[in-house]
Amino acid sequence: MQMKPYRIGTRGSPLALAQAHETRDLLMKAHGLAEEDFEIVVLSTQGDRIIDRSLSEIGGKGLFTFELEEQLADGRLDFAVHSSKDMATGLPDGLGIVAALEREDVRDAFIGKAAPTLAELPDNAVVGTSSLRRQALVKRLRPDITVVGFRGQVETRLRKLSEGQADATLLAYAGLRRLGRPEIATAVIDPEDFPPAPGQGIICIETRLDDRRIRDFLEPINHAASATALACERAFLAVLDGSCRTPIAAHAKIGGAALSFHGMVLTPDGVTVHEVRLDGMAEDAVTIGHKAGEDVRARAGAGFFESWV
Ligand SMILES: NCc1[nH]cc(CCC(=O)O)c1CC(=O)O
Repeated sequence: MQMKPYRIGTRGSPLALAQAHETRDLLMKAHGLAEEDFEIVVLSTQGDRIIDRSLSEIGGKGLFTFELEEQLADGRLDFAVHSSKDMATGLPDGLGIVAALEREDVRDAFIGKAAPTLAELPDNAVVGTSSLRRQALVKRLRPDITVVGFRGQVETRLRKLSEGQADATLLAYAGLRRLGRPEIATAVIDPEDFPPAPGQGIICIETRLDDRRIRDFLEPINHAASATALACERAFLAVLDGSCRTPIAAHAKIGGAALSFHGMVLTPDGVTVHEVRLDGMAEDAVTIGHKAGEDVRARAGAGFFESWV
C-alpha cells in the first residue's frame, strides 16, 4: 500500500490540467487506486509566463518543461505529464519519456471567422498563429495570406478572433477535444496537406530513468502504438532540429506491425518544402524517423537549417 500520494507535475493551463486528470484517472483504474492516492502539483513555467513573444524568439520548447524537470530531478515530483509536442528534442540527463497515452486526433483544427475553411478565406486574409509550422503550411497553401502572431490559451485566441485581430486561427483538434470544445472548429484539416507537429495529440509522461518503481507503475497505461509513433517522430525531429525556428511536421501512422511516415520541413514563408514518405515496420520506428530526417537533411543541404536563424 502506497502511503504518500503519487506526486504528478503539470502546468496550470486548462489543457494541461485536463491532461493530468486524464492520466491520473487511467492510473486509478489500472491500479484500483483512489483520488487521494495522487497529488496534482501545478507549476508555472517560463512558457506560461512569457506570452507576449513567440516561443521561437524566447528560446523554444524547453520553456514549458524546465520547472517540472527541476522538480523531477530532485525527487519533489514522481512524474510529469506533458503534451509531447511541447517537449524539447533533448531531455535533461537522467530523465526520459517512459509512457505515452493513446493518441488523440492528430489533426489541426481550423477556426474561421471570415470563412469555415482555409481554402475559402478571402484573398489577403489574416491568419493568427505563433506556430512556425502552421505559418509555413498556411503560406504554402495560400501565399496571399498574412500570418500574424497569436499566442495564449484557447479563450484568449477566440477573443482575439472576435476582436478582429485575425480572420482565422488554427489549433490542435486534440486540445479542443480534451477541453470539451470540439465544436469551435469550423473545419478539421487533412494531415496529408497539413501534417502535425511531432508528437501532436500524444500525452506523454516523463520521469527519472532510474526510478524503477515509478516506471513499473506507469507501464500499464503506456499505449504501444502511440509510444512507437512518438519515438519515430522524435527521431525525425532529433536529426533536423538544429534550431526551434525550423518549421517541422511529422506524422507516423501505425497499422498493426506496419509504420508509414510522412514528414515535411519548410521555410517559414512556405516557399521551399522538403517532403519525405517512408514505410517500414513499427519495430524499426526510430530507424525510420532517423532515416527520413537524414534524407530531408541531405536534400535540403546544410545551409537550409541555418539560413534564417
Ligand atoms: N503549444 C501548445 C500546445 N501543446 C499541445 C497542444 C495541443 C494538444 C496536443 O497536441 O496534444 C497545444 C495547443 C495547440 O497547438 O493548439
